[in-house]
Amino acid sequence: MSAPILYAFDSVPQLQQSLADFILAAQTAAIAKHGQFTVALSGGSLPNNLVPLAKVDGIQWDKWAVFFADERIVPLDNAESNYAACAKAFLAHVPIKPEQVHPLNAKLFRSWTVTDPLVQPADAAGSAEEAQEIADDYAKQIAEVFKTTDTPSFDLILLGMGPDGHTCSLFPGHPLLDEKSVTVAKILDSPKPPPRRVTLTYPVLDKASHIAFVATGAGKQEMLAQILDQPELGLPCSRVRPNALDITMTHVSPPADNHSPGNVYWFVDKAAAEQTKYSQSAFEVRSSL
Ligand SMILES: O=C(O)[C@H](O)[C@@H](O)[C@H](O)[C@H](O)COP(=O)(O)O
Repeated sequence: MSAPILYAFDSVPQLQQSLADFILAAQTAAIAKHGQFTVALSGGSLPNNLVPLAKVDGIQWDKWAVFFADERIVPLDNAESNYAACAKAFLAHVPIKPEQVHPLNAKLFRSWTVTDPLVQPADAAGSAEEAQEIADDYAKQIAEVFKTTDTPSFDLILLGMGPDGHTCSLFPGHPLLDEKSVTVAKILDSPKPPPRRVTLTYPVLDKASHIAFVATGAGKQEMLAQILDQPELGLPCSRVRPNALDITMTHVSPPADNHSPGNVYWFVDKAAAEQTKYSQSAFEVRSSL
């Protein structure tokens, strides 16, 4: 198990460009290894940080299989949908076929008439069953692409960090932090609205080849410091610790001894990095290994 690598950028555009380079490198390594690039995307501010991806040379869009690290149970064209946000940010602007992108199965939604997810009660009749069905179906979609019902090993999972230290829809103190038996879980009481969601679980996060967190802005300072400097607090972001030893990103400037290279990466801007004492690494990736 390796310690996270922290990259802090002077500006958000610089972060976005480097993130795009990192994704390209992860893609190239994955395709060289197994002919495909499996990636899971988050919501929140992450999709906007992926806008430059659409213009990166060398991306083999036909080899991508795109999933969502967590998703809100709302119609796919709803403003709250992570799928919709990612489509708007880049998926709709690149040559990727609809069958390569895996949203929640819209056919399983029975609440299409509810237009505002924020007014939908978490315990609405049938909602737990519906959410379970959607989560199970999502696990099935993942299993079909990975050709196994075992825990899938994504090439890259892109995550955000909430103000309470949550990531995916894994919230502090929530029983889902201990979920080990399923790859995709439902959550009906997300403290961040909307309440009904599905999320990848820790076994999946911990089996990914690479995890990249993205966090920007002064509002993230305190929480980033807690997560990186005090992992013993056990906040959800700190608990993401993949065991894979397959390091495909090479660091030109190695981090301090106690922060050996690993496969959890943090892409943050200066403002977010203001309070953490964690040592920063110089960003550079090589696409061939
Ligand atoms: O759909 C979601 O709500 C997310 O996937 C969630 O885990 C998000 O990544 C964090 O809440 C950070 O969100 P921000 O980047 O907007 O702060």
